[in-house]
Amino acid sequence: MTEDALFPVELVQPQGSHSGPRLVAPGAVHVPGWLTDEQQRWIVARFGEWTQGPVPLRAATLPGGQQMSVKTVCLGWHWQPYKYTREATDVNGRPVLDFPDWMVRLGKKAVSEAYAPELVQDASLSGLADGYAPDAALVNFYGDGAAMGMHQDKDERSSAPVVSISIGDSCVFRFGNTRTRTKPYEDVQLRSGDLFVFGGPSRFAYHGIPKVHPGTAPSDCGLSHGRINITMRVTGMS
Ligand SMILES: O=C(O)CCC(=O)C(=O)O
Ligand SMILES: [Fe+2]
Repeated sequence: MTEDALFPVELVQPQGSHSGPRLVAPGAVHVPGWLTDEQQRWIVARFGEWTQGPVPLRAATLPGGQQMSVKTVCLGWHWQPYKYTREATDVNGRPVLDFPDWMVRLGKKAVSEAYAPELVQDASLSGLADGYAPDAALVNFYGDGAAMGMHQDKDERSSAPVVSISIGDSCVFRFGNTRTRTKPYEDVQLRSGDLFVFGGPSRFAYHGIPKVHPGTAPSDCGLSHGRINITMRVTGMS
């Protein structure tokens, strides 16, 4: 038996531990381990600044009076159920922080890499990165027991892709279809550092977070407990 047969190349590379980008549905791409540990720690430090105000991290109140379990702070535009405003009129009336330039660059890089031609094989998607300029971010914090029900991101007046990055505890991201909040859907594990982009035919797909796994945040991500998720969007407003 030769050495090559004993130690085949496939076994040298860790199987599954660092899988590459995956097309979950047309226009929906999961890129595991997209952010470096250093980038994650840096973003967590920015999160600490954003929550200092002018608008605090808060759980939005839904029209029925129910409070969300996820807490949110926004950049660029303030999201409240179900609209975008420049001032946080449902919190303290203060203007939200500007959308940072580095996040515009990160969003563009995300779309360009998630929609690489060899992966999506759809020229209309691969072309979306050039002009991509997100102007709003919902920065969500999931503490113990927090979850998010199935919903569509449809308060934007643009069908540009949504870019989602995750830091801290891993979770189940339920990614469904554009017609109903029920099946068919796929449960995807989102871990610290992962990127998920949904646009094109998946832009208005229902999605949600049925479960966060407490205590699963890697020690070097900068967040000791809980989960941060940032979704960048193009509001189409001015
Ligand atoms: O936490 C996530 O990964 C998803 C968040 C989300 O869907 C939203 O903010 O609209
Ligand atoms: Fe969403």
